Formats: sequence, C-alpha cells, structure tokens
Amino acid sequence: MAKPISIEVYNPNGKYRVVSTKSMPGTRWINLLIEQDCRVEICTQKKTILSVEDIIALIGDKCDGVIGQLTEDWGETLFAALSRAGGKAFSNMAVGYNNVDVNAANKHGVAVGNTPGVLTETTAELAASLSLAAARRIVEADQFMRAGLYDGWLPHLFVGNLLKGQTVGVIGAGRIGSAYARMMVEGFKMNLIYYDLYQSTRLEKFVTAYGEFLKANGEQPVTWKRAASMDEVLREADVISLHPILDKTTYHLINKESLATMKKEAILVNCSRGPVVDEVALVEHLKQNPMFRVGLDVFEDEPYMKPGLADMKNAVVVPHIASASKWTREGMATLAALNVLGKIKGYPVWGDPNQVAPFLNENAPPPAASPSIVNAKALGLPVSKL
Ligand SMILES: NC(=O)c1ccc[n+]([C@@H]2O[C@H](COP(=O)([O-])OP(=O)(O)OC[C@H]3O[C@@H](n4cnc5c(N)ncnc54)[C@H](O)[C@@H]3O)[C@@H](O)[C@H]2O)c1
Ligand SMILES: O=C(O)[C@H](O)CO
Repeated sequence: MAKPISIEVYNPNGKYRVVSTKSMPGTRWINLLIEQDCRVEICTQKKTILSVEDIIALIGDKCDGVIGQLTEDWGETLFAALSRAGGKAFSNMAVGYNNVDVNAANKHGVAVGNTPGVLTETTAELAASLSLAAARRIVEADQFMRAGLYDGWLPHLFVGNLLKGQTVGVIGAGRIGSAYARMMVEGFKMNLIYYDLYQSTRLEKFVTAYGEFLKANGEQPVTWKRAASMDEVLREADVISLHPILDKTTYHLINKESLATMKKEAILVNCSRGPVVDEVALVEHLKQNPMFRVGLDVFEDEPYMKPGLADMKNAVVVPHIASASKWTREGMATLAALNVLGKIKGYPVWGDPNQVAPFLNENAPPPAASPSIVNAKALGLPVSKL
C-alpha cells in the first residue's frame, strides 16, 4: 500500500477540492481559491520531485483540480487518475509545459493551464545576468577573491569581453527572447540578430527607433537583422541566448555541429530548457575552447549536470532560478490557481494570454476567466472578451 502523503489543508469544508503538489509563494492564490468555496490541500512532503505514484495518492478519489510543477510527469497515468477523481483542470506553475502530454489531457477532457507573461522580464533579467557574468568572468573572479588569491591589480587579471558594439543573437524571439534582446540592445548598445519561426515586428521597431535615437544623439546606431537560419545567428553573434520552447524541433538544437559554427570566444546562454542543448557536446566544446563561455540556468537531466560541467571554469551555472523573483513567483502561483479555479467555476478562457496584468492586480478582484489554458481550442472552451 502506498505511504500517505503529508498535506496542509485550508478551508476544510470547501465544496471543491484543489490540490497543489508544492507550497507556492504568497497567500493571494490560496485566498482566491478559498473565497470561491475551494478546500485547498498543499503537499508538504519533504521530497523535491514527486513521483507519479505520489501524485496519484494526492489526487485521491475526489479532486476537482491540481496545480503542479514542471518537475512532474503529467501524462496519461496522471490525467486518467485526475479524470477518475472528477477533475477537470490542471495547471503547471510555469509557462513551459513540455512536462505535460496535452494529447492525454485532451483525451480525458482536462484543461491544461500555464503561466505566461508574469515571468517574462524576470527570466530575461537572469539571462542578461548570465550573459554579463560569463562575459566578465564574475564567478571565477569571486571564487579567486574568496580563496585569498588576490595579491594586487594586474593588467591581465580576469580580462573578459566588452559587450558594447558587439552582436547579441537571440534564438526564439517570443516574449522572453524579445525582452532579453531589448535589455541587451538598450542596456549595452549591442546589435541584434535573431532567429524565430515568426517575425518579431515589435522588436524590430524597437531596435530601429532606439538606433535612430542614438544617431540623433551623435552615437553609433544599433542595428537588427532577422536571420534566415539559426546558423546565421551562430556564425555572426558574440553572445547567443536561447529562448525557444522545448519540443521535438528544438531538442538538441545546439549540438556538436552548431557549437563548431559559433565564434571561438562566443558566449552561450540557456534559460529555456536543458535538452535544447546537447550537454555532453557542450562540455567537450568548453574543454577544447577555453575562451568560449556559457551561462546555464537549465540542464539536460535536472537536477544533475553532465560529467565534467561542474569543473569547467568557463561555465556559470545556476539551479533553474530564472523566474525566481518574489513578484513573479507569487504571480505564477496566482495565475496557476486562477486557471484551475476558472475551469471549476465554468468561466471562459481569457482572450489573450499575453495580457495577464488584470489577474495580477492585488487591489482588484481578478476577471472571471482562466488566464491561460493551452488546450482551450481542442476542448472547445468558450473564450472571454477582453
Ligand atoms: N529557465 C526558466 O526558469 C524559464 C522561465 C520561463 C520560461 N522558460 C522557458 O522559456 C520558454 C519560452 O517562454 P516564452 O514565454 O518566451 O514563450 P514564447 O512562446 O513567447 O516564445 C517562444 C518562441 O520560440 C519560438 N520557437 C519555437 N520553435 C522554434 C524553433 N524551432 N526555432 C526557433 N524559434 C522557435 C516561437 O516561435 C516563439 O516565438 C518556455 O517555453 C520555457 O520552456 C524557462
Ligand atoms: O517554464 C517556466 O515557467 C520556468 O522554467 C519556471 O519558471
């Protein structure tokens, strides 16, 4: 028999049972559910990654909706269990939902939510931080100081790369990729080259306008280019940041061949998903090219790193914290809870998942809608007017 899972319960007499597989930041999300007659159960098990069996035990016999995490494998088994328990809604507390089998959710009539928009700037800021940390060798220099090795200023000590005037390459210029591009262009006056399946007209207009502003002020204008292929970005950019979704078209997008295409002193940043990069090939490339640097927030086999990566001085590594600002994490929890609540209450789906601000205003009740349901069309859910 499966071991019982420890939980914390809010509003025990609530009509609808909503389970969160993790404690999430803030209390607004709990209050919003309680106000709408939900009993909220939060898993308090001291185990970072829950197994499918753990989550089946949490779902139990009656469950109206679940808020889950990107570390969980939401496939046929879990959606079948949720549907058997009468559940109609699941939301990832994440914008990326590569851990979710949406076809299985469709089969069981379960709405799948995600949390776009609220993490765009926070994630882009971490990508910018990793770009700078790699360019200016901040982690290496910090370790050197703490080791007591600094015995005076030297002309060659931790010389890195100047970003101004260089080219930033963005692969996947969606919400986060575009926000990162703007930061690097505006903040460091870098020229932009990007590759995406779609044209990012707003981003192009921004760079054009900023270039004109610089020119009018007697400075070198910045430029932009939409690349016809990813290889063009890899060849031309000095700093390359990866921001696509993870699917079969982006799995190992960066591999031995693509790494070889990049400049020997380029910087590669990954704040998307680990498997977008072939990490074994990356470790080998870092070994062969000491001037090549990386900033990684995500890893192919999280929570592990591929052998050798931890020893590489030319790698800056952080544990999947790109969305970890207080405001963003509280907002993600709110959006995830409202996705589930909206489906339970029979509300329509919000018309534009890129405009989620009304759900995040703490001083006003949220709209009666689910902010972002990725399979709304497949399930034929009604869409709200903005
Ligand atoms: N590290 C983190 O903590 C963290 C935080 C937030 C998001 N993410 C990841 O970032 C991803 C992007 O988030 P977003 O909100 O910007 O999503 P988005 O949908 O706005 O942007 C993704 C972009 O990738 C493009 N794309 C898809 N396939 C591509 C391909 N084969 N080649 C080039 N471009 C391609 C899309 O056209 C789109 O413009 C998420 O799916 C998630 O996996 C990670
Ligand atoms: O996809 C996401 O939202 C992140 O990886 C976690 O913030």
